[in-house]
Amino acid sequence: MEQQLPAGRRPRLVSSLGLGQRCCEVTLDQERGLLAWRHPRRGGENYFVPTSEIIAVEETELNKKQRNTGKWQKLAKPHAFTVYYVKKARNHRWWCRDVTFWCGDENLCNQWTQALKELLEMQKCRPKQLLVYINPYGGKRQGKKIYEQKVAPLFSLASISTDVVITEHANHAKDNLFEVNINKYDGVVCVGGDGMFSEVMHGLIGRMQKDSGIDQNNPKAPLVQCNIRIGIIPAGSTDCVCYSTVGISDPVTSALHIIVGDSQPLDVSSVHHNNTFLKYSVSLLGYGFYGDILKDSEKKRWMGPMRYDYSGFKTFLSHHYYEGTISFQPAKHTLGSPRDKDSCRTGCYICKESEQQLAEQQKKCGLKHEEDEEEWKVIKGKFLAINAVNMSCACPRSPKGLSPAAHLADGSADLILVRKCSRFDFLRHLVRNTNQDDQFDFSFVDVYRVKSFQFTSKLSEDNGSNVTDIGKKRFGQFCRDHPACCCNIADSTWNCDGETLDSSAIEVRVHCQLMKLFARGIEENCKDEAAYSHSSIEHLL
Ligand SMILES: Nc1ncnc2c1ncn2[C@@H]1O[C@H](COP(=O)(O)OP(=O)(O)OP(=O)(O)O)[C@@H](O)[C@H]1O
Repeated sequence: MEQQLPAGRRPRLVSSLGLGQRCCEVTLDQERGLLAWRHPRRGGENYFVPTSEIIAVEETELNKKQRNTGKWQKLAKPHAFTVYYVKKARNHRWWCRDVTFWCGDENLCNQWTQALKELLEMQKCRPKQLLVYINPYGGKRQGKKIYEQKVAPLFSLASISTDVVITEHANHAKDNLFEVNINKYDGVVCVGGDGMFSEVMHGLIGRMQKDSGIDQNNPKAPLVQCNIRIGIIPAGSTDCVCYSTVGISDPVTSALHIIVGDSQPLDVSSVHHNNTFLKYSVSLLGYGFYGDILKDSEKKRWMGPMRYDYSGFKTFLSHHYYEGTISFQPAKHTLGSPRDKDSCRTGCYICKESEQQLAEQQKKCGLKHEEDEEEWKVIKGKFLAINAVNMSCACPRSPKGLSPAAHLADGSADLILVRKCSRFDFLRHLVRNTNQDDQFDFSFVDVYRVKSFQFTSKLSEDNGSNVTDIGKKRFGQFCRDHPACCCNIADSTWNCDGETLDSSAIEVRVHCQLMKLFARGIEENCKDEAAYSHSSIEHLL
């Protein structure tokens, strides 16, 4: 039955359809984009699926066995259709579920499939053509198998065409992205870990800048946004970017976020040394502790993912600290702070507002043709770790991450300075990265929300290789005022999203929402969704 609505509004389909061996009332509210039914068994449980989370609709041939049981026997030729949809489970996991409805009337069955397919066609954000890069050697070397067994069947169900490239060497995907006809694709998918994602991101951002004539070596260049989304199918040793933007490292969940066409903007930091572009970063830029772990673990790749535990323990025991100077511009445009109790969630208000504030600030600066000469703060000291994060950096071992209140798209990074302290105190801080306690609540830990920063180690200062002229002047002044003390003068290495940087003196700038992922950020608890779905279905049925 089709309910008539005022002109211009889409109708509501309400029918009594077969489900299993019984009948149930099924409602499709085309105006609100909701499909609902009450299961005839399972205690009359209500089901509610937003049409934006329907994966596919197919006419279904009922097999002989199905037709010979129950009510089927009374129908000469039952007509059926199957709806594949996203089922949300605990801990942000998504499954692909299906339900088959049947009826004796062919026209009614066609009317339903037609209406559902039309609604799917209207989802313009969904990708139709994807370019997929698979790192066959990432993590436990399961990338190809994961893609073929878990992801490709879902893409095919959702009628997504793919061009698949299995990488043959490091930087294969990055180099390839500079050559392909990128406009042909609605998105790029990487199957691998954080290293593979970083490679694809560099290829895509680099390609966009090249096509727009932007010089990446200029640290002040306004970079061009990437509108082609990246999807991450986690298959690496570390899948932090996936975990922090989806809430779980699960290939099926990620594939479903790609299929429904989710979009999550992401801040990207550019890292330069002496007017030379080094790298982009979206998760962790870590000097000291995390840099040393990476450097040591690189020598032990043969150990597989275990190498991070081994090198982590070894680095903790070595307890090295490094002397240097860090200068930064606080992110005044952001509404949040790193000590906030609330974290970044789907449709985050703070990210939206901060982006607007930043755009207005930049417009004003542009009109006055002024350089961004906002206040710089300078801190000189001995540090066990300097961490700058653009996202929480949550992972299964550290579910809250290094900075639980960091935002994905507010144009800022959280700069965490862990000063020299006892081994025991450092351990207390590290343990708090894995539990519910506040990891910043220590006298030796400082945290700032920044939009840019520069760092020079004491060693490179002494060697006269500072970052920029501004840095030279500022740090020079500071050093003359405070004579150097006799501490450990060795240099550490920067860990930039899991890759080492060649220089310890760096200049970092956050680019607000430079790229987009096929993700929607971390959703609120499923408890809230259940309440919403219950009230909505009561309204519908
Ligand atoms: N075919 C290949 N052969 C060797 N290296 C590759 C290949 N394809 C990609 N790579 C490189 O392997 C690196 C690690 O890949 P990936 O992140 O997928 O795995 P991982 O096990 O999580 O590694 P890591 O822990 O170092 O991030 C990436 O930097 C990527 O450039």
